[in-house]
Amino acid sequence: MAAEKVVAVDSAFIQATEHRPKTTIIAESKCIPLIDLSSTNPNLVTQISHACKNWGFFQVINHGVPMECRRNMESVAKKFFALSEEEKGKVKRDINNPLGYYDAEHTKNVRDWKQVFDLAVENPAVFPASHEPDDQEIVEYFNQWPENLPEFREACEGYAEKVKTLGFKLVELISLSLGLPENRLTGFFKEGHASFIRINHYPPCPYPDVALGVGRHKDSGGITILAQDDVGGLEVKRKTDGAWIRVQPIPDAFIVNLGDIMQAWTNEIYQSVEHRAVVNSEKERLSIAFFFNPAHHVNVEPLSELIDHQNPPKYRPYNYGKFYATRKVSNFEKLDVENIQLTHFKLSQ
Ligand SMILES: O=C(O)CCC(=O)C(=O)O
Ligand SMILES: [Fe+2]
Repeated sequence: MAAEKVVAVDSAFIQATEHRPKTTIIAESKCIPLIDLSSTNPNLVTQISHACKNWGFFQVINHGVPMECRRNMESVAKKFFALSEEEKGKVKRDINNPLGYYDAEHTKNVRDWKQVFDLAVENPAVFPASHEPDDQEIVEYFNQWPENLPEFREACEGYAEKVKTLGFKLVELISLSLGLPENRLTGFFKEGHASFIRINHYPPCPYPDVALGVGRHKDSGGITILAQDDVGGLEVKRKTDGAWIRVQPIPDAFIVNLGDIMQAWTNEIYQSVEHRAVVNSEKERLSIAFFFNPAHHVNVEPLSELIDHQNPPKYRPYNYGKFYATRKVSNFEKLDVENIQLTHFKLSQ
C-alpha cells in the first residue's frame, strides 16, 4: 500500500485558534475608504479626516507615483525572491545589520509565512548604537544589494524616492485634517528620517487555515504606504466591531495606514489599527511596505496644539531611535518580555 503523503505542519507557524483566518471573507469592497488625491478633489481634507478617524486605513489613487516605477519595483522584487536561497543568503540581515533578506520573522512569537527584504530609504540609516538610555553612540546601517541582480538597487532607490514624496504629501494632508498648519509634521521626517521599505514575499502555504503571512500587529512608525499585488490577503480589524475586513486589491492604488507614532502625536484623535496578512495554498503574493518614520533623534509626544485641560496628554515623550533600538534587541535575543510598544508610554488618566 502506498504511504499516504501528509503535509507536516511546523508548529512554529501555528496561530492560536482565535487568531486563525476566517473562511468566510467579509465584503471587501466599499469598506475601506478610497480617496482621490488629485488637487481637483474639493473634499480631500475632509475625506482624509474621516478615513483616519473611522478606519485608520484608506486607499489612494492619483497619488503621483508613476505606474512604471511601481511595476519596475514589483518586477525586480519578484526576481529577487526567485533567486536561490544561497544567493539570497548573501544579503541576509544579522545582529549587526537589520537590513537585507530574512526568512524567519515572528510576530507575537508565532512565525510568519513569508520572506522579507528590508532596505533603508536614507542610506545609511542612522540609529542609536544601543537601547541604553545614557549611551549616546550612533551607528550607521548600510543597505545590502544582491550582486547578481544589478537592476535591483536602481529600481528600489527610484521607488523609494517617489513614495517618499507621497509620504510628505500624506502627512501634510493629515496635518490639515487635524486643523494644523500643513507643515506641522513634515520637520520630523527631514534630516535622516528613519524610513524603510520592506518587501514581503508570501510563498504558497499548504496550511493557510492555521498559519498567517503576517500575524496581527500595528505598525509602530508614522504612516505606512503599502503596494499589494492582485492576489490580496491584507485584512484590517474594523474599529466598529473588531471584524477582519479584507482590503480589495486595486491596481495602482496604495494602501495607507496610520502607525503608533501618529496615534501618539494626535493624542489618540487618530489611532493605529491592527492588521494581518493571510496566505493561500495556490498563489504566491507580493506586497511592498514603505514605513515613513521620523528621524531617530525625534522625541515623540502628543502635539501641544491638541492638548488642553479637557484633553491632557495620553503619552509621555519617547525617543524614536531608542524605541527602535530596544525593538531590535528583543527581536534578536527573543527576550521573554513583550516587545516594547506604544502602550509602555501611556499615561494613566
Ligand atoms: O502584506 C501585507 O498586506 C501587510 C504587510 C504588513 O502589514 C507589514 O509588513 O507591516
Ligand atoms: Fe503592517
